[in-house]
Amino acid sequence: MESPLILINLKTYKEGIGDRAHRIAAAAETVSAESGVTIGIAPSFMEIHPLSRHYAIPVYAQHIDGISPGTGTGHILPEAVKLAGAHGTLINHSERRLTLADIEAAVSAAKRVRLETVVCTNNVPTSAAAAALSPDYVAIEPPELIGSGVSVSKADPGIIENSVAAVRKVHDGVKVLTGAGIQSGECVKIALDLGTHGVLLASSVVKADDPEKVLRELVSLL
Ligand SMILES: O=C(CO)COP(=O)(O)O
Repeated sequence: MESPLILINLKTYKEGIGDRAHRIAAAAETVSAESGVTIGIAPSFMEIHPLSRHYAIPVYAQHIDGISPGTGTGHILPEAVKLAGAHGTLINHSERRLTLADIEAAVSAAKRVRLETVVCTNNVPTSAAAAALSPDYVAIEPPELIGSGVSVSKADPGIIENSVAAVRKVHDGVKVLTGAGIQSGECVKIALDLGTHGVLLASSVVKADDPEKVLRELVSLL
């Protein structure tokens, strides 16, 4: 069976840049090798290349723009993200929302350069809509629980279950992640038992004094 995915989003936390980004990536590499669980990292754009060069874990952009090479000053070019060593990209995170047209363009551009696509959604209908674009993953994250310390797995398991069902109905090949407040092995296990392929998380690892310890706990029941 395919390994679950734990994807750590470093957001723009000050604890997720520079040396800390390296420390978290090194911890992810160690725990992934020990456990056999795939652990990816979505750092700031500036850290995609340094992390992809140094660590044997998949690196994701936090966003790309659905543009082609040319006159796109200030935009994030998918080709450049790929060349920097990214394996995939988040699209439409709740903190970087796009229009439906922008999401479609970003998914198409990512496919053009062979970046894995993780389209984030905020509820069940948007999860179904995202699945229609055939990304690799739909990641359901209730915005009110993001960064709250309250786990979606415990506070709102229904949204996970219903998103999995909605995505399957639209496109059986699209995998589902969930996130918001994920902080323990139990949260991860509940998410997987509800039919997801893994979790998207941030604060519990990024802000931890010892990210490696938290990662070990997150994979402990898999
Ligand atoms: O937005 C998230 C990951 O993309 C979730 O953040 P938290 O894990 O901090 O709730």
